[in-house]
Amino acid sequence: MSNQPSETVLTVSGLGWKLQGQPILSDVEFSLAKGQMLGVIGPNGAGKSSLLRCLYRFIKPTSGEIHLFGQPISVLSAKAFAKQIAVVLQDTPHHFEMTTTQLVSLGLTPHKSAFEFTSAEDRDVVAQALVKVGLVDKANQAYESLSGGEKQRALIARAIVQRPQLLILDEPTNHLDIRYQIQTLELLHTLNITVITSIHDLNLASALCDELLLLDKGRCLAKGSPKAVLTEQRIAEVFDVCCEVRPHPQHGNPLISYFYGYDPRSITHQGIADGATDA
Ligand SMILES: Nc1ncnc2c1ncn2[C@@H]1O[C@H](COP(=O)(O)OP(=O)(O)OP(=O)(O)O)[C@@H](O)[C@H]1O
Repeated sequence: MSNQPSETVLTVSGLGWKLQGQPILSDVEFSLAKGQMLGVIGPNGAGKSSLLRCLYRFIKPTSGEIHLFGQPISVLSAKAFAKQIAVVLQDTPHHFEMTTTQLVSLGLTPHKSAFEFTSAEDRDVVAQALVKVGLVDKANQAYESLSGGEKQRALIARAIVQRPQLLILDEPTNHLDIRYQIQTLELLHTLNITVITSIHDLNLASALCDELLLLDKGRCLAKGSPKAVLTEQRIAEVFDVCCEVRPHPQHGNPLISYFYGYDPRSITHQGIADGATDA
């Protein structure tokens, strides 16, 4: 194994975004190493989507810097940006007329000049992406007729075809059943590209992300391994729930069990305080 430090893909420093004078993001700082998968977690309204929107240039931060391979993203042309960053969102425009293959082929666009024909190699890249996401049998089906999970995988295939240096996903597992949630995150892992994704399910994030960034009220409260970030006390404070954290029997990362009917403010760092009974 190499001891070389990993190349830094993304650096975010002092990032802030205000809306009508109200801070939505404040002083967010982190960096992302090549090949890492970073999960952005936090309660509703914490600023996860806003952070990602800054990264894919949908919104302009009020302060701070975002660098991709040492270059400010603000200086990249739209085409250079699309060659390096792919985005998978839930609310995608409707693609009524397209087959799955045509939708996935859109990922080729940043690498093509105007009026350039699709080559045999391009078709091969698209076919391989469909294999990776398990959609070969849906290749000629209308994209709009795919199930929610299949659509999500088609959008990921489009991003694979785009060959990005960084893949940004906003809640890719929302609306997916548990099988597709696990499959989608496992697939992202096997792609061997740098990924930043917002995610609500803390147990999935714990199992499948290399690092987690915890946002609350627009501020970064913690960043590090799932074990470092997902402590009982922090989950209680940020999400206002009562829980127990143990190592997962398979992978050893935190496995969170939630308790019902307890006030999280009644827990101590030893566990649930008054009212708790031993099994
Ligand atoms: N365009 C906007 N106009 C008004 N308020 C906005 C806008 N964009 C974001 N906000 C506010 O900023 C805060 C953060 O929103 P954001 O969508 O980033 O949170 P989130 O962590 O992704 O939430 P969720 O988990 O509910 O998806 C919220 O209070 C939201 O209402």
